[in-house]
Formats: sequence, structure tokens, C-alpha cells
Amino acid sequence: MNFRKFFRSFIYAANGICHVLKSEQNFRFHVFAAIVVTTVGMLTGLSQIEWIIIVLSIFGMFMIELVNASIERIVDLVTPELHPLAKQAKDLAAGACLIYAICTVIVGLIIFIPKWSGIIL
Ligand SMILES: Nc1ncnc2c1ncn2[C@@H]1O[C@H](COP(=O)(O)OP(=O)(O)OP(=O)(O)O)[C@@H](O)[C@H]1O
Repeated sequence: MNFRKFFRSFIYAANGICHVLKSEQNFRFHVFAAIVVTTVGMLTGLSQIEWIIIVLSIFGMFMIELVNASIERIVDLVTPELHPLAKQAKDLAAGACLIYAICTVIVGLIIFIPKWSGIIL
């Protein structure tokens, strides 16, 4: 096994994550939301399975934002001009992010609302 090559692939991946953090406002928003949810989760008190679901939701959102950013760049590389298929490709990728974001909000509500209802009511 080539450890140098293996290690370098981590550097490339870290570069990609740093780039998306600098260039994508949506990704920074998701990082902020993840910090808020993690803090609220610690204050609320979650079970092990609830934490696993939250972690999967948070990292799934990061992953899909990275894929979306990657698709945007590939589209811009292939066609810098306006093209209906370029629009479809970008809008489909953005739609995938939106659907997953809605899913994570629903998951969050399912986990947190029963815990808070005892405190609020
Ligand atoms: N090459 C293109 N041809 C046709 N439509 C495009 C093209 N590039 C972007 N669009 C469309 O224009 C709208 C805005 O695109 P844009 O790339 O600015 O998206 P954005 O969400 O602002 O992304 P960014 O993170 O790059 O700012 C979207 O509906 C997108 O599909």
C-alpha cells in the first residue's frame, strides 16, 4: 500500500472542504446550523440512537452540499454559456439539497418536539 498517496488523498479532500467553506454561503449556514443543533441536543439530552440519527443527518447535509458544489463547478467547466441542460443539472442538484434539508428538519422536529413539549406544557 502506498501510504504517501493514501495520506495525500486526505489532504486533497481537506482542501475541497476548506474551499467549499470559503466559497459557499449555504455550506457555512449548514455548519452554523450543525453547531446550534449539537448545542441544543447537549442541553436537551439525547439518547445514543438519537445522537446517531442527528450525526447522520448533519454529515449527510454536508456531503450533499459538497456534491452540489462539485456539480456546479463541473457544469460551469463544461458550459460557461447559458444552456437549458446546465440549468437543469444545477437546479436538480440544488433540489436534492433542499429535499435532504427538509428531511433533516422533519427528523429534528420528531426528535426534539416530544422532549420540549414536557418542558413547555
Ligand atoms: N450555464 C447555465 N445555463 C443556464 N442556467 C444556469 C447556468 N448556470 C446557472 N444557471 C441557473 O441560474 C440560476 C442561478 O445559478 P447560480 O449558479 O448563480 O446559482 P447559485 O445558487 O447562485 O450558485 P452559486 O453558489 O454559484 O452562487 C439557477 O437556476 C441555475 O440553474
